[in-house]
Amino acid sequence: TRSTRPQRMLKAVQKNATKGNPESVISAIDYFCKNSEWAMNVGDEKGSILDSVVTEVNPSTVLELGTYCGYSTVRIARLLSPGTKLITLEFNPAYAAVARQIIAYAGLQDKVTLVEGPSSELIPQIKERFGITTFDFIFLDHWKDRYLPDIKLFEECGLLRKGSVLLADNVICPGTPEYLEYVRNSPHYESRYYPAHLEYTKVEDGLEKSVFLG
Ligand SMILES: O=C(NCCCCc1cc2ccncc2s1)c1cc(-c2ccc(F)cc2)cc(O)c1O
Ligand SMILES: [Mg+2]
Repeated sequence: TRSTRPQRMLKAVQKNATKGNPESVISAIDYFCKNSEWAMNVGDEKGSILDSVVTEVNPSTVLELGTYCGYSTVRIARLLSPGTKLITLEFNPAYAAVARQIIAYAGLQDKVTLVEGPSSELIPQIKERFGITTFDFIFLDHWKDRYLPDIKLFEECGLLRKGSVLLADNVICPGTPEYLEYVRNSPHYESRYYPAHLEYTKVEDGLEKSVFLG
């Protein structure tokens, strides 16, 4: 049967990247998406903004919602201090299977815990399953209508501390209007918009960075 787009992306990584070299994996995926098939990775333009925020926060505890093929997982994990790990949640088993192989190809498997399942179920389990008290950095890149309910879940589960940084992809396209309204009007968050474009296109999109104030 015909291969899937994630499987073709993995083949492009195995063909064009160097094993153990995260930068070459990132470049191979961006090349594939610009020259072969568009795919919903955060991409190079928004990826550079992601890099700068991760570098600025230098987090000890990291959560990513929405692994897809592991592109942003690799971008984040390659910047983490030695001994720091990130937890990434993926709902789709086929995506997770490809992501595991791409993360391993980059040599970052020891810095990543990939968990399969819906965020609504997994978020309340995080404290006990992973011994995490609060997250320093959270990257939201999953179902756009789950951003708002899940940020409220983080608050209810006590997973945020004063200074926790949340970075949300696609706040313009496909768009997360309720989430934006909430973080921009809540007295508990300080929010800032980083304008960019939808990955590999000229369509307007951007990232919203929100700092929890407690
Ligand atoms: O849907 C997107 N991303 C989420 C995929 C949903 C996977 C999930 C992960 C998970 C984990 C835990 N719980 C529940 C879930 S659900 C997405 C879509 C576009 C896009 C933009 C314009 C288009 F014309 C067509 C697509 C661009 C993007 O950057 C995206 O991130
Ligand atoms: Mg996205």
